[in-house]
Amino acid sequence: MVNPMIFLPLCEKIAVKNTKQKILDVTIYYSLLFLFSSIVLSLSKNHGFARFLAFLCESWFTFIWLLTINIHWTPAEYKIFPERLHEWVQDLPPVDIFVTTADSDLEPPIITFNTLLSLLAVDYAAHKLACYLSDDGCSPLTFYSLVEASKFAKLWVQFCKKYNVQVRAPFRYFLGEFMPSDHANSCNEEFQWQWQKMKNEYDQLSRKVDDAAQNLSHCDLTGELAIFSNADSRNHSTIVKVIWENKEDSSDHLPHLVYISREKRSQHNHHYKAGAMNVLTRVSALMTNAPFMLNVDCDMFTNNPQVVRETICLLLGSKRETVCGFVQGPQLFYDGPADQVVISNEYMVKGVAEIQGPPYEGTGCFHRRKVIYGLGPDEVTNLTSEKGKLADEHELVKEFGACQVAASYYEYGTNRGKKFISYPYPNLIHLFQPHGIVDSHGVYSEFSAFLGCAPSDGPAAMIQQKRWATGLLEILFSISNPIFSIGDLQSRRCLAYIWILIWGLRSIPELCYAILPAYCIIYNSNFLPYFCLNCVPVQVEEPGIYIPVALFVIYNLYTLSEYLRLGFRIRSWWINQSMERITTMNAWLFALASFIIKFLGLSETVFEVTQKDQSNSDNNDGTINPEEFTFDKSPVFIPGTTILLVQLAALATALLGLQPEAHRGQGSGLGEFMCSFYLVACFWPIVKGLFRKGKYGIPFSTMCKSAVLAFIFVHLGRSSSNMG
Ligand SMILES: O=c1ccn([C@@H]2O[C@H](COP(=O)(O)OP(=O)(O)O[C@H]3O[C@H](CO)[C@@H](O)[C@H](O)[C@H]3O)[C@@H](O)[C@H]2O)c(=O)[nH]1
Ligand SMILES: [Mn+2]
Repeated sequence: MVNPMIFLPLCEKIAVKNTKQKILDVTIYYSLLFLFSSIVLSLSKNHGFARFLAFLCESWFTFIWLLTINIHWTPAEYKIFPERLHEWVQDLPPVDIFVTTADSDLEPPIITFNTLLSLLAVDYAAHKLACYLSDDGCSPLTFYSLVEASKFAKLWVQFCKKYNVQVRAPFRYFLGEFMPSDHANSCNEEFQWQWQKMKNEYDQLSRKVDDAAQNLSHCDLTGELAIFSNADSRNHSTIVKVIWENKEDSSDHLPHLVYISREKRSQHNHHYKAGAMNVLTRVSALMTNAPFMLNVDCDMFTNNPQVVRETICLLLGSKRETVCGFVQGPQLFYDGPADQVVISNEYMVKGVAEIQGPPYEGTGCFHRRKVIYGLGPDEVTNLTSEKGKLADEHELVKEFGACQVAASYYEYGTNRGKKFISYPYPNLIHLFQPHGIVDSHGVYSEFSAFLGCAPSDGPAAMIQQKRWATGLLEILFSISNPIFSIGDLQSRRCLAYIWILIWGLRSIPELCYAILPAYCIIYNSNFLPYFCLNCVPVQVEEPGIYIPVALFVIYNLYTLSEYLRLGFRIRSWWINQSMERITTMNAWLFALASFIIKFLGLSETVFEVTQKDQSNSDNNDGTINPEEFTFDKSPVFIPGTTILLVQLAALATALLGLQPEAHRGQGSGLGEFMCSFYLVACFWPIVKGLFRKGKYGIPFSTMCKSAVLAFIFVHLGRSSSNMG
């Protein structure tokens, strides 16, 4: 590499101005402080339990808001200059690409090979790339599909490069939106002919794979597939097959393509995706050993053919080149709501740029290999001389064959995962900051675009959110908690991590706060500063009421105005508000429960793979639309349904005049009613679920369980009030 001083930089970080946002952030923060201090003052006036609980919750919300401000505070963005790349490096650096799949039923091979096709076709010297597919499902269908797809890939890659196709995952390219008539080359007759030819080839490939999916399970596995004949996906030896080797070392051919199904034995924990990533790291070290690695989930095709070139700019060309350990692309979803993309970009991506970058998110991430080996990005690459530090990692991989390094016993008796020389275990999610790379700062890249398949229904979305939040809690209560890295990590970055890690914990205060208005109405007490609703005010209004009202108004107007500023509609803002409440009180609560169960040693947490649907038509989009929110029998919907029933019971109690006599004349006021109404509005998808049938309706069993819980709650409230 050349001296960065001589050439113009490959990328630049530019601060983004955000004065207005800062003012609003601080206003909200002070309103929160006022709110809970006004409650502290009123505590002495004997408002009792409800106000005390409200005080605890509000302190927690203030803390969360502080963490949020920390992320918002100093946004920055990157500009890259890929056109300068040739000045920096004569030869582009090699990159090993890892794709993971785990189950050919939940993750149809069509999706997996589309991801691979999009990666094989990126605009980068093909002989510098190697694609590795890890198949934890040990599925002959996945293998067969990959072999077939590699034949198609030869035509596809040529076609994409020749006509500069933008979306290089064929299943997306051949959707209606990319008809040849829309294409820049549309007048070109040869292009039209080629387009039709490619489409026919692709249809044929899809048909072949569909047929195989029907037949493979019934027929004997012969030829290349024989190796799968007795393989049980949970108990089998390693399979490593080089599907295509770029022997000529030529940029015109396809990159290397390798299939790996690592050994699985029932007595050895395979550590899900983290385990797969470690095997991929070792096998690739033996075969191609590229200094950079990209990992992508099977459902995350790239929609940017320049992705590798552009990311290399970020890895090589920042002023802090020596400390950039990885570049994380934001996780986006095709057919997903566009607002989520822009909002995440606006806050998370820009927000963390000034505070040592993002955490590793488990997909769409480029790493320096040595960072995974536990070396700092600026440490010398002479790995073999790093004996003590590396537990001889590199020596070992050289000595063993690829099959040995993919064996299930390979890591036994080592510190891997504990010592962070690899992807750490136990790990349901992969957000991490290994001690080995403490000072390796990452860069969030808007340029690395990988689009995944969003969970297409309510239950799948809840399972995914639950897994994420459980995994985050596992990190929070483990030695990989970034708090232990304070000193190496900037304190602001640690705070940003904490904001993410405590997702699961947020369910409890939010749940309590949601119960409070209903409790107060049923019990005829109050948790907000008093505002009299009845015609006969027993007591003077407390001026304090204006604080929560102002807070509510400012917060909502602020978030809404951000949506409008970024070009979204009020509706999309409201959908997000509503989904946030539903996710926190349902999925995150279950995440907390499953973490506690694991913590007590009662059961292990498992990685529940998300079902991927191939959305092939425009109307079947993967978006979670709360209007059409779907449910299943899973207990994850019980908390939400219970809270809703409790609110409805509370409102009914008030409207029917069944509230008990208020304690010292201080009953529930307008504040409590508004809160209860607001919650019902947020839970509108569940309200609709109560009256609908089939997958759009809440199952009868869930309703019964929730009704029992709600009844117990209401009854307890009433009887305690009667006693009072
Ligand atoms: O035993 C396993 C289980 C899963 N996977 C792979 O892990 C990836 C992610 O699984 P998925 O079910 O798609 O989870 P998502 O919730 O969609 O994934 C998000 O959340 C995960 C953490 O929970 C991250 O690892 C992913 O990168 C991130 O996209 C997929 O490629 C799977 O094939 C394996 O390789 N082996
Ligand atoms: Mn996924």
